[in-house]
Amino acid sequence: MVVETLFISTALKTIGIVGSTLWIIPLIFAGISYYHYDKLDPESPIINRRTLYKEYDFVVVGGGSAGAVVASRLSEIPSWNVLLLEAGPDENEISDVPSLAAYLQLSKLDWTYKTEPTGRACLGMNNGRCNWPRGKVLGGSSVLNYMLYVRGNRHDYDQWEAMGNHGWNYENVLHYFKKSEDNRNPYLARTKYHNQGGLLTVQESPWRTPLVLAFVQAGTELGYPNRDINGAEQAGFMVAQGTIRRGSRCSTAKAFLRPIRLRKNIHIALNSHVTRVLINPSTMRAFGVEFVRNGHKQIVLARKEVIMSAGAINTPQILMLSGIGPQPQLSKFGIPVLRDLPVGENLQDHVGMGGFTFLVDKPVSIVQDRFQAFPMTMQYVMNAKGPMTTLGGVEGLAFVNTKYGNRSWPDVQFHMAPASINSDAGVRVRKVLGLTDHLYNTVYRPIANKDVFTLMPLLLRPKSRGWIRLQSKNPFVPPVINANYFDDPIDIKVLVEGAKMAIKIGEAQAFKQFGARVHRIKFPNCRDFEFGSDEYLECHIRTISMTIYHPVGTCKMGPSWDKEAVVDPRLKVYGVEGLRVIDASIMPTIPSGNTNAPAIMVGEKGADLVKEDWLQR
Ligand SMILES: Cc1cc2nc3c(=O)[nH]c(=O)nc-3n(C[C@H](O)[C@H](O)[C@H](O)COP(=O)(O)OP(=O)(O)OC[C@H]3O[C@@H](n4cnc5c(N)ncnc54)[C@H](O)[C@@H]3O)c2cc1C
Repeated sequence: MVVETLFISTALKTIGIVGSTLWIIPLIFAGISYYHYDKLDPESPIINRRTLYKEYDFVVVGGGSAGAVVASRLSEIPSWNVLLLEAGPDENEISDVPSLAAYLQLSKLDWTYKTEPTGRACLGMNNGRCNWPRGKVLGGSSVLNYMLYVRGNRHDYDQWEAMGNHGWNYENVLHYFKKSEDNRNPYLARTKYHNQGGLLTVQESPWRTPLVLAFVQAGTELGYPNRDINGAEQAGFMVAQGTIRRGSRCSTAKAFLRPIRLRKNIHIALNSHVTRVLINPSTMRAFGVEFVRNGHKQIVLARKEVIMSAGAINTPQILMLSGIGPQPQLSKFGIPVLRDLPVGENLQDHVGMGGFTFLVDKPVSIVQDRFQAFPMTMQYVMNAKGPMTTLGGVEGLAFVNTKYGNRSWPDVQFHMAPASINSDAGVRVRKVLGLTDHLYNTVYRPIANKDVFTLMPLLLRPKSRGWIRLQSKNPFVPPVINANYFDDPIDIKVLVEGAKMAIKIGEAQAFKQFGARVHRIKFPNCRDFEFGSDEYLECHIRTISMTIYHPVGTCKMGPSWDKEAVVDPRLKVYGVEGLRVIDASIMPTIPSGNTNAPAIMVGEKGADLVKEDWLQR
């Protein structure tokens, strides 16, 4: 994403800096341990339990955006024992730095998935496959993400309810969005759509370029107000808010697990890869899970429930490995079918137009070479300010409607970043995107390190549906991911309209002060089309088809008559006792906006459903 561009620049510098000041770190740590600060500080790292009980009331699989919330909330009941099993390790100092977000991709904290080639999208990526990063770390994808705090449109949730999911309408879910939130921008915190005092800190980055103000101004030129896109109405332009706290990333691990790490009734086991849910075939009841930790296979039992929070790719994979899934898929691998359900189907993601670059004549963007690493790092470490606090590089957000959408339910979102694929001279962003050398060298190398900004239009409600399927019976082999972008032809049409709007924004009066103009070197595979024509824009979109990393929907929530449903509106897996899914995979349709806040909301509401079901017995 355009975004990565930004941090990339800051990142490279930063790493140099961190290196040269490493001597200070042991001193700080020595001081902290001397005062046993960890016992008092609610932000001290969690305790990684080596020895586990044989049985817990609840076993939560995956400590990501939703799973961390679920485990934290369930452990509020003192008489319940909760085990959280997470495949990855804990967060680290690098993952705390907002501007370094893209540096985590392709690292040990990333599951490093890739989509299948389809010939319709990701054409500019190596082998026609898009990278699909996912967090393999406590906090999950909330540790890899760009921290943008967006809830989606009220109609999304009213639609969930209308599909037969009682209790999931906007008013219901707003309660849970607010429950988590500690909004530290007073102009928003005071409104009825926000909250102060929740566990999850939300605020604007303390640093920004003048380009984002021009972006918001350009929106008003196009007839869109500057408004809280998480408030009463969504259509409008805004300086982005993010899940950061005092300039650093506020993952769900930091927000929901660290403050409760001393509770006696929650155990967290890191580096514990769950391979299977144990289900009794005669009672059809889930009674535990099998997992591998440090090379040893282990089993842990669940008295009340197993809760799957492994995310939209791994939750369906684990369910299928456990005998819950489409019969033909399971039989293909000789897995006994316990329950034939459409697990892994209904995959939806937000795809956008990546690398749409505007050149500017003033030194206002993020260019790697311009940042002085030492002062920048000091600004971050001492004051929690400066370029290192940028939300993965994204500064502005907007929701607009094309001719195919409407004002109350926009169909296109813009991410505005003051950098692009050229901003780190090809060192990192192109790698994270997996761009071919030919594409990079032709289009972006000629403007390496030049001042630019990017506008990324993305499709909010795709009609195309993809799927997750097993590639092997081996739980350590990644599943097959077919994002199936642009399978439905309307999807590309909407995005082409979004691209045309991006050109209008970039050419607005507000950007003229910077001499903004579209970067016009044609993509090599699109040369036959006139630059800026619908055909050209379509070709660009199919070439750099940018995932915004929002896969959802693969264990669809729906009423009993919904043939596509895997879980009921209380998130219980159909036909299996003691098994729930609480993560982004339950979303029946993708919300119109970034999916981290919605996944956290699902965690909050899911935990309440569990409490209701067990405490009212
Ligand atoms: C690079 C990137 C950028 C993003 N940017 C944004 C953004 O700016 N704003 C936004 O709103 N959203 C963003 N998102 C999306 C958002 O972060 C996700 O939608 C959200 O985190 C999904 O939450 P989840 O709980 O469903 O899954 P996850 O957070 O992915 O959690 C799943 C957890 O389960 C663990 N797990 C998986 N398999 C196993 C297993 N077998 N055993 C044990 N544990 C397992 C994983 O390691 C992980 O910790 C981004 C995502 C990525 C990857």
